[in-house]
Amino acid sequence: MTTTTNQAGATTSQATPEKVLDARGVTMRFGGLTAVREVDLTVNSGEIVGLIGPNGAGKTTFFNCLTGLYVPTEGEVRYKGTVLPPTSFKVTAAGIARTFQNIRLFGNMSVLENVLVGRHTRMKQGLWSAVLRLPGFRRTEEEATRRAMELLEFIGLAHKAEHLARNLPYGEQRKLEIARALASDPGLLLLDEPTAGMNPQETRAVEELIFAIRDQGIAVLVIEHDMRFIFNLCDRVAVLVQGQKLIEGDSQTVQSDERVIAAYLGEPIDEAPSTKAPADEAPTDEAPAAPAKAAETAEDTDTDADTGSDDAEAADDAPAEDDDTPADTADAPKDAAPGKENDA
Ligand SMILES: Nc1ncnc2c1ncn2[C@@H]1O[C@H](COP(=O)(O)OP(=O)(O)OP(=O)(O)O)[C@@H](O)[C@H]1O
Repeated sequence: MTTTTNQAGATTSQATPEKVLDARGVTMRFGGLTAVREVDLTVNSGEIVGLIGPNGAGKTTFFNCLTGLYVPTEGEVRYKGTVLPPTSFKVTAAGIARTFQNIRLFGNMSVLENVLVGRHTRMKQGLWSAVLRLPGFRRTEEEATRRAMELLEFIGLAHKAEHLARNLPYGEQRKLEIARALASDPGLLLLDEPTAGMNPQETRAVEELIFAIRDQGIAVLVIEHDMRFIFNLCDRVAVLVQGQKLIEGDSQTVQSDERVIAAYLGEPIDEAPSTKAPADEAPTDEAPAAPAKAAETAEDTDTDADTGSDDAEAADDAPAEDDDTPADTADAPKDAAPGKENDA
């Protein structure tokens, strides 16, 4: 609680926002490569924070450090004041849920079952209780189903609860992933490129969904390349470039920062960038903020970072066709990590 006195001398009290996420000095090295270097980032209750940066900037690696998939080489991550345990299952149980850049649904399970999978961290019944279907287990199961249906209602897919996940259109599969993440009752939701491959209508729907999630008291940290989406959505945006945080601020501050534009155009950070370049690149009509165009340009031309990862992700991002792999075992980062890493 903070107390402030206004000019008229009246004293008012305001609830201090709680630090839901507090990452300090997070560094992740893979052999000689430092993918993330001394990154500090906080997310407060009630906030939607964006994490942007060119391909290969270290965004997903940073997410992996937050969610226990990687143990950071240096630094500390706290959730609501407590240092996070170093495994992803325990991180989820602590209150952080995430989605992945590439869809990881159980394609041959129903929509409802996929959400129920996300609920298992909150189900306390033991093995024998499940095998013998004791009354306690049945009650837990009914409660889980009720909550899963509530979530499907929330994302607008209750009417498809019995459909196979693989038969959903792409945009709905992405929403279903969000519902599955919400099933663990998180206090912080991490979304890794939630609108990748979506058309503008689907993107708009996800934007509305994220606002609704925030309104339910869940803080959100989101990685996205779609700048229009990010700057509309986020209270605060942090920019990663070559593993380091370049700038953090509100949308207006970030999108007008010349270093951000330069970074997206691939210019050296400390050289004075030309502000003319992005304007030249941007179509006049429906150009989003200048960095957005710059991002597209960077993606189109950036061969180093894109080669491999984008190809792999293009394949990965296809809707689940024959996905019998449990999501949790599929949680391994996209590249086999030679460095410190945890299984999901
Ligand atoms: N497991 C790993 N082993 C070795 N290097 C890795 C590993 N994971 C990521 N990297 C490297 O770390 C750097 C950051 O990658 P990361 O995927 O975090 O970037 P990103 O900002 O999420 O990129 P994109 O926007 O393309 O998804 C890249 O150079 C990448 O090749």
